[in-house]
Amino acid sequence: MKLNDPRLLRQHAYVNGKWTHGDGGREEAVVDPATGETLGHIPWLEAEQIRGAVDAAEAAFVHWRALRADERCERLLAWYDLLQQHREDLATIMTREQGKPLPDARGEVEYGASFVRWFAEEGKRTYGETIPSHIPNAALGTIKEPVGIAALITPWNFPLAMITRKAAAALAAGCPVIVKPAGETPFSALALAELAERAGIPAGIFNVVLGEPAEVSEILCAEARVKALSFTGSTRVGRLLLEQSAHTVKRVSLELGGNAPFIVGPDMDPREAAFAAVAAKFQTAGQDCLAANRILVHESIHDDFVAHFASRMAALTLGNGLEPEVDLGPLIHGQAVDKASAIVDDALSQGATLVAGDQSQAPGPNFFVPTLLTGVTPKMKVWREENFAPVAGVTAYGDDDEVIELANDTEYGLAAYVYTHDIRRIWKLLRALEYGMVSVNSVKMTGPPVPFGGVKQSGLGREGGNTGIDEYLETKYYCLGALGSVSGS
Ligand SMILES: NC(=O)c1ccc[n+]([C@@H]2O[C@H](COP(=O)([O-])OP(=O)(O)OC[C@H]3O[C@@H](n4cnc5c(N)ncnc54)[C@H](O)[C@@H]3O)[C@@H](O)[C@H]2O)c1
Ligand SMILES: N[C@@H](CC=O)C(=O)O
Repeated sequence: MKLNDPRLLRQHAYVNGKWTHGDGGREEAVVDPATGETLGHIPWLEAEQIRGAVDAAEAAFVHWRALRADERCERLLAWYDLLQQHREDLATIMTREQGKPLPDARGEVEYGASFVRWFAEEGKRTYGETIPSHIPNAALGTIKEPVGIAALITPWNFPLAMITRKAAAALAAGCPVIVKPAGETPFSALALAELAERAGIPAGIFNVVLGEPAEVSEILCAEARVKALSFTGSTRVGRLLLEQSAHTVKRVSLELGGNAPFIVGPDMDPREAAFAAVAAKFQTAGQDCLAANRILVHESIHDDFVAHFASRMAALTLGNGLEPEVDLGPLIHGQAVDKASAIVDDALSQGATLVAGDQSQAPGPNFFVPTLLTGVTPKMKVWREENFAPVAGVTAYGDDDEVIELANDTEYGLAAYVYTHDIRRIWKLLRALEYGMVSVNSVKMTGPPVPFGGVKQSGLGREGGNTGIDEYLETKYYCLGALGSVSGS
């Protein structure tokens, strides 16, 4: 891989400030999903080495938590500057291992870096409280303390930002982190480690462990010294990790799957709404937890909407993300393509109509041609499952009550989109939708100031915003009694 700074491409784990081989000699190939080319290999660490990362984090915690908040802020800002400085290389690494188009990868580097800057500042505002005392001659209050070692387990679809949104919050709070990135996209995580080291983040504070996913997660969940687990990934694995963390009663944050409804009201311009829906569906080739999975269009504008959607979709270019003008890259691997095909076949077998999506036009084995289905019903997999592919399903509805029921008919509750200019309809939908995030007339909804997260089986807790750092802080209550001098109590 050609980089301006070749030292950003690391093929070792990073533990206690050292680049580390696997003691057992096991390794995994990292493959470019667009071409099938092997980009490099990463080692799988053995159980003792994972526990070694916990030892290192435990030792380093003592000094890191003792720093002043503004000292931690300085290191985080240095990390932020380095992310900006190396944006082009980080984007190249991401496009090669994940497949997303280079402009999107650059956007994710910006997005990921923005969390580092945000939490660098937030770390200086972890205020406690003074509590009016109900106990005679006592002063009551709270202070915030770092929870301890945080294990961060992350997915392949946003290989950099899903790490920084967690790690920057934890580091700013005074916690060391052990990151376990997805095996498909480890190089972005390792480049983050290289830059963290250059930014002066001490050994043992930012660790990246690599290995067999179930094995590594099991060790981290069973470790009593790991106090917090923050996971982003599928609901299936999230449930498993929640169960495994029960034994050590960890603080658990889960950012899981989504099955976003995209609701279009009868008052909308069908062209405007269709263009927005295409943008909300095809980012990262549909491999986005916020992807508009179920597009619910008022019956009065349904046909016009579908025509505009189809023509906008037809203008998207599918190809290798390194090439200019490409809008959609490949899916992450062959199983994702098989899953998408099965979802489309299931819909067609149950009466959906294929408006567009000729897979014989796919430019390679991991590519899936953008597909539009109409007549989608709640019985179909394309409705029930997060398809995580460029497959858009459209359903017509009759009135607001019906669309609310349809939109909430899922185990997921991450994000919902509403397109209408009718303020009464907006308010009704906003309140009735069982989602952690509702975006009205805007495809873009995320960013550092936002409390990102879902309800139902889309997760627990919120990342980002002014509460994101709380996932890594404990509240310690104090009662200072027998203070003869406290007046008024
Ligand atoms: N809510 C959010 O913020 C958010 C953001 C991005 C992705 N996601 C979700 O992530 C999913 C896609 O990512 P994915 O396919 O990498 O998810 P995944 O659950 O398969 O993997 C996520 C992480 O868990 C690890 N893992 C996989 N199997 C495991 C097991 N049996 N035990 C322990 N760890 C295991 C993986 O190696 C990876 O690091 C989608 O469902 C998407 O919606 C959610
Ligand atoms: N786009 C999401 C990631 C979901 O896959 C985000 O902004 O966090």
